[in-house]
Amino acid sequence: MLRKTDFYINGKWIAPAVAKELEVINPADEQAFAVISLGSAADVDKAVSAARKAFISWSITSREERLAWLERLLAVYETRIADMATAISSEMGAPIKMALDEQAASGTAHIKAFIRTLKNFKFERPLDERNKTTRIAYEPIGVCGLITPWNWPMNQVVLKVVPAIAAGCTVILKPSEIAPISSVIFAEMVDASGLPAGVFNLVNGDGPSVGEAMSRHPGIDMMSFTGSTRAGVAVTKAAAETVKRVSLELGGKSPNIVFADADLEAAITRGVSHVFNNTGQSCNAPTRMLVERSVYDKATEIAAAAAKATKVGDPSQDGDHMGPLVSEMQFNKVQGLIEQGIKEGARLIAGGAGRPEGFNRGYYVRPTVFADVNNDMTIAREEIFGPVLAMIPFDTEEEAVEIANDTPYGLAAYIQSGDSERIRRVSKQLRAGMVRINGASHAADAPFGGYKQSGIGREGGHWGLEDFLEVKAISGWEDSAA
Ligand SMILES: NC(=O)c1ccc[n+]([C@@H]2O[C@H](COP(=O)([O-])OP(=O)(O)OC[C@H]3O[C@@H](n4cnc5c(N)ncnc54)[C@H](O)[C@@H]3O)[C@@H](O)[C@H]2O)c1
Repeated sequence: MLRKTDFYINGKWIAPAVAKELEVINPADEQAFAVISLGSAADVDKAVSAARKAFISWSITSREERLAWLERLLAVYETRIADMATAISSEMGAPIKMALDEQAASGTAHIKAFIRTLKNFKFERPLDERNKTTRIAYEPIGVCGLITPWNWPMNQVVLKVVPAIAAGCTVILKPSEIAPISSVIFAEMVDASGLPAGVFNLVNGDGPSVGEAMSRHPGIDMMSFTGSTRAGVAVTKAAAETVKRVSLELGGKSPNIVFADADLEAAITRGVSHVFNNTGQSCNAPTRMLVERSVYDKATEIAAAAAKATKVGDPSQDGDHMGPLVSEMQFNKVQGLIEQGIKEGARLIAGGAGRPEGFNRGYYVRPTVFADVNNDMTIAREEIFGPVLAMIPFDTEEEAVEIANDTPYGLAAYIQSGDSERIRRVSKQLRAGMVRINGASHAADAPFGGYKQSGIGREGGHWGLEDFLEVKAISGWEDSAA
């Protein structure tokens, strides 16, 4: 059993103030494979005082010093990427190939993207052409509390830690207690990268204790949170007392609009496989597939066939199969929602409740597709966070846009069509932070985040760095030519 019970505070691995352990479960066999500690407010206090002290000197380091650190971190990350993939696969069930090529690799991609951003970011500039005696300066916000979920553990951690530190902030990371081992490895990497003590701190724990203590802490200037809308609201309320800056990346129920003029076979197959990727546990998964009625029947056939062809398997085995869900709680939630879909009258065309054939343990679920869903059904409204696709027919472009926008979320939206005029028109009407056309991928430097209840702020690239900066206007600046 792996023991990772210490926290990383002020450049050292130290025991928690009060011993309280938690077993980390491998969802593939339901067995504990590691132990961590659950921290308390006293550990948060220690981390905050280390981060406050470190902020004094880190906040005034040069861009070059911070770039040099990022390059060192990248080198360490690349040498330990296989360890990272194994940790992610064991803690949240991503198949090892996907854990390496997508989960762990997202860390490398984001570090590289922030190196590009930091090289070019203008931390200071004149107000405009007309007024050069007003100087605009972007300065680090201060001590940042970072809270991350289990579904894309390293993607989320790197999207916060790296821009915060690149901006000159100091941080306290609290990863998900369900998938904390990848973050312990990340802390080991930071330790090896030669960052001054106190700039990066790791405290493990759960939401109501460590997460809440961070959100309330007067010594923390900003909370950057990724997770459920429920917990995001709790963080925002707790942070309000001290008027912290709060950045939120929350849930989604993203529409994928398939018009009759799309390359149907490719569009539907791609849409289904995107929903099933990471066992449906992605905030931007295109879980509502809206299909133009003239091709709807054909689309349901293609989707059912794609779901039935999706293999489910042990994450430790090499291959392109789908792994289990992360936890028993998530398994029960997904089972309940599949049953709810059947009860509310949606037509099950692939998968369904229960484990796939041949599995009697592990949190494996069946790749599931519902047809004839209407947008008022629970499975069209709630984020399921499992491999469950809801197919909804539509008649006109206007109706498609209306259904797409009829959700409290606004994270991503997808359009499949061969008509570029239509694509431009529809993409502008969708109330979502990200629109992806005909399978285009989202660049690592592009802003990631949502409208409405999908969050506040953007991660990634220029926007991700700016999230950790305050803006200062200095009037009466004499030499403001550059
Ligand atoms: N928009 C995005 O960028 C994005 C990315 C990944 C995941 N997500 C969302 O994350 C959710 C799944 O992750 P999850 O189940 O780990 O979410 P969660 O909200 O249960 O937990 C996320 C994190 O918040 C902490 N937390 C829980 N309650 C808290 C509280 N009261 N105060 C402070 N912290 C608290 C948890 O310990 C964990 O570290 C989904 O809703 C998904 O859509 C969003």
